[in-house]
Amino acid sequence: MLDAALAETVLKFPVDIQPFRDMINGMRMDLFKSRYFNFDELYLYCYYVAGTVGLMSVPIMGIDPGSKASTESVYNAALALGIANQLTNILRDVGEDASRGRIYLPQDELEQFGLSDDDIFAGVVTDKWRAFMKDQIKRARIFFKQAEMGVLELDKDSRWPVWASLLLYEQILDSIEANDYDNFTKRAYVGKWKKLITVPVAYVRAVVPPSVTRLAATG
Ligand SMILES: CC(C)=CCC/C(C)=C/CC/C(C)=C/CC/C(C)=C/COP(=O)(O)OP(=O)(O)O
Repeated sequence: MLDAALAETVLKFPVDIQPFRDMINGMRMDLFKSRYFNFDELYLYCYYVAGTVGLMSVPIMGIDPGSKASTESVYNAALALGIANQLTNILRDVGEDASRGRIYLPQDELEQFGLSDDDIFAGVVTDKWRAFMKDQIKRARIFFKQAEMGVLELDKDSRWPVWASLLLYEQILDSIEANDYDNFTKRAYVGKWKKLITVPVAYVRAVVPPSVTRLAATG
């Protein structure tokens, strides 16, 4: 069934095969790799398993015919959203991943903050952990910001769902902060009411040009 849907989509839209190959490569890599020495290594993993989804989505969602942005910049934004989502996923699931012996965090950065694998397995929230997490969250938010620019360039019907998913996923980072960075024993999530509010917010952002919302925001 899934195969049929995929085959139809690939026939209907100009989808490139490379992101599919890269995604399979990432899944294969995940079978034997459980540590990431630095952010470059982690970024590559995030590209394989999530950035690829962003790249696959653009030809299907479509770029607004009136867009003045370069095609490359829209693909870059889509890639950034995949990376931002995956980094958020990783930060949310630190405890769960550790229980399976996996640490999807840059080892060199852990070390810079005076942390090691043992601290992750011990799962105690310390000031060092909070400082480390603040840094990781800051970086994930930068990727969300990069993605935002691209949403405005998508075909009008595609903007709303992408805005909604972006805003919802980004709020998981707020929830990690609200849990005082305890992602060892608590699972960060966005509550029902926040989700309900996000949907109309996303809709307004999708239909109202940014210059208008920006003026409204600054009064
Ligand atoms: C912004 C522009 C121009 C376009 C949008 C392009 C899109 C739709 C990007 C989003 C890509 C996306 C949905 C990536 C998936 C990332 C993600 C959270 C993957 C999680 O996969 P798993 O690792 O299976 O999750 P679990 O760890 O929860 O099982």
